[in-house]
Amino acid sequence: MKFPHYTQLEARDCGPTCLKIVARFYGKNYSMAELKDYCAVTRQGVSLQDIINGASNIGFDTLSVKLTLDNIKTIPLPAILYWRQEHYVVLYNIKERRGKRTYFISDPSFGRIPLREEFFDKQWTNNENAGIALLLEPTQEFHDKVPIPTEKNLALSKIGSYFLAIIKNNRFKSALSLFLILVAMVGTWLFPSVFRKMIDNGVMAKDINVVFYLLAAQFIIFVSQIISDSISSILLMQINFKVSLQFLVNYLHKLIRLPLKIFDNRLNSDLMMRMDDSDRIQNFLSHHSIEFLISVLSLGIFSVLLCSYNVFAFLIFIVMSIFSILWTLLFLDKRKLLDYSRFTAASETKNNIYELINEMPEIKINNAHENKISQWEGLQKKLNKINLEALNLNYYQLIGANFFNRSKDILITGLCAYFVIQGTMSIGVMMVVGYIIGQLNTPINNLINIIRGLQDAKMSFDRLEDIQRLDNEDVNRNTVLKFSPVHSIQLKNVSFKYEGSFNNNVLENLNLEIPVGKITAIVGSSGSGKTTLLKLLLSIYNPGQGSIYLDDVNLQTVVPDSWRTRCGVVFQDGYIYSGTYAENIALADAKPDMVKLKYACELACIDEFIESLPMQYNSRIGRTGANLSGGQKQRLLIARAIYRDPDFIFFDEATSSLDANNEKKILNNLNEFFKGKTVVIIAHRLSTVKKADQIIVMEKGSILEQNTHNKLIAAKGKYYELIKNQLELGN
Ligand SMILES: Nc1ncnc2c1ncn2[C@@H]1O[C@H](COP(=O)(O)OP(=O)(O)OP(=O)(O)O)[C@@H](O)[C@H]1O
Repeated sequence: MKFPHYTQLEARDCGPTCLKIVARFYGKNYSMAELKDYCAVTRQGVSLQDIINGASNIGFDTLSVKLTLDNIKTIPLPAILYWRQEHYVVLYNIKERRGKRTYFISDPSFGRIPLREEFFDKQWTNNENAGIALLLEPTQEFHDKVPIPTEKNLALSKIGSYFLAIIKNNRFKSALSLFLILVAMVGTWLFPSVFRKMIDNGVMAKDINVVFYLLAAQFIIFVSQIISDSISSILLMQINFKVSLQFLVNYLHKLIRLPLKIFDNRLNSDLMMRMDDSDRIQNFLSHHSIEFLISVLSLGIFSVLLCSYNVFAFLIFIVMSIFSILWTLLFLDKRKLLDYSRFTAASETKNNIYELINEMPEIKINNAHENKISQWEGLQKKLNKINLEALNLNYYQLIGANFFNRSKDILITGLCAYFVIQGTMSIGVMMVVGYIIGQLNTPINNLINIIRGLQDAKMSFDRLEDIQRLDNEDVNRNTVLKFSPVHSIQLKNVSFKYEGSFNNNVLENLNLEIPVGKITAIVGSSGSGKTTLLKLLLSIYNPGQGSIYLDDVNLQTVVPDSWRTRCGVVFQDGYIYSGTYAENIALADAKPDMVKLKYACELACIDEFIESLPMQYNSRIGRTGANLSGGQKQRLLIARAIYRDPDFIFFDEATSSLDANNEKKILNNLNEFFKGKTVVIIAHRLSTVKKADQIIVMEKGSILEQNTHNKLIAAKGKYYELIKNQLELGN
């Protein structure tokens, strides 16, 4: 049995893919989604500990060891190796011949490869004298555990059902295009017999009238073909655009419904590249599906015609075409690997260039341009190398297919010439056979392209399925909160850690009541978990242990949108879009309510600035707010939160960039606005927190103190320490 191999879908998937390979070797077919879940893949990829956790979850006993090259032959295989200190591969065999060892590895980013000892040593030990290996032994639990079923060929069957759905939703246009295509095809099919008659009954019989009538018939066929072809192309293009849009809209809807932790753990470019995948699938469906139909029909009809003119010519045609198709199939595995590598490399390159352009000021002030450009150059070279390999592969594929095609043409022409010389075939038939062979080349080439297109579409579909399979953030959440009043917010034994085995708990066993209708301030040193706590309160993350309750409803059961719609939030790194001021403040409204908008801007003290602009609220903000000062951005974000008029307000360092005057003015305005609302404010500045009804002091994820400003000052604890140097203490 060939050792199993799977290719990683994304740059950071090598660890779970190795696990998939080893599990498959022992007879279990786990989906990547399930394994990625078990390994908790993050943006940084997976650590060895994550793979160990994933392996234990599916029932392997594991042992990670540091070995010299001499010792590696003694370990049980397959084992996972830490490769070049940045990647994971599976070692599945070692063979020794004439004193030389060959190591067989299955590399998720490359395929199965045999490696000579020197090369293996360099890659594995990275020029040290030992490398790291993870040994895996299946336990009874592994044999008993049933993977979440992955349907075989799910992608293909789904591509098929998508195709049927497209036809169903565009019944009239599809039927009309099909009819017109058939009309054009009938013309092509009639052509050989008209042509033969013209040669044999017209030219050979020296009857110009017959030639004239048959030429006129050919002209009519030709014109009707052009008309049908053009109309069907326009119709198909219309269907194509519609489907393309639908595909992308569906994908964006899915992305928006995913939990935010998915975005923490994936490169943005990985997610954006999947839009190209979407394009590839719909292109395949709308172009190749019709092409397939036409090709099969043409192949069938021209084959019958060819057979009726000459069986030998038909046999040569069939044999050579089979060779040509087999030749194409030979390259499919390599194509697949190249496509995956291209996706990964292109995603990294895109991400790099996006950061380069987006973070230009940072690069300039740090004089980092040489380094950043050479980083990009390295990635682009890697991508070019893959693209070149793909081009070469296509070239070899094409040369082979052309070789069989041309040989077929020569053989059949020779055969026909022989029959004509023998007097068993007329010149007319010989020319018609030549014409039919020419016509048959097109469907054969089309079928070869379709095989390749199908492979591309399937790979793209797998990548999209990788996203579609993820649970939405509202899965298993049924409580809709929209209008029911909330009387208390309580945290009970809440602990939380970010995904990845190298991360420790950021929040540790928090017990806290956030009084409704009052102001709670959270202070604490940097990194103590304040923002994380806010994100848990907003249901952006779920507690790892313990729960947050809105009255007696567990927040984890609440449909997130129904909770967030009642919350106004200003984050430290709130985002300004490049639209107008009005669009930025009334983010969720297609038509902003100008009265509410002006009121929000007044409270946030940004009204004067906006009204001084030539287009006032309809003035455009430059790229992501780059032309605004830090304080203006914050005031805009505050206005956005006020515009929503929420019951619950969460501010994370929302006024940290404002000057003392502006801050005082805004805080006064906000005090009015806050009345009756539940407010949670994270701030370092005393001026922002001292009027709060309760102040929570956090340190290393725990609550150290909790009381009012005066009582905390009197207690002379951590709060006192934190603010002791602030000028206001004297006030
Ligand atoms: N997405 C993430 N993945 C992993 N770790 C994270 C993530 N976000 C934050 N952390 C870590 O969690 C810890 C708490 O971060 P948090 O932003 O909650 O602190 P904070 O108290 O708000 O700090 P500051 O006052 O500096 O804003 C930090 O050690 C940080 O490195």
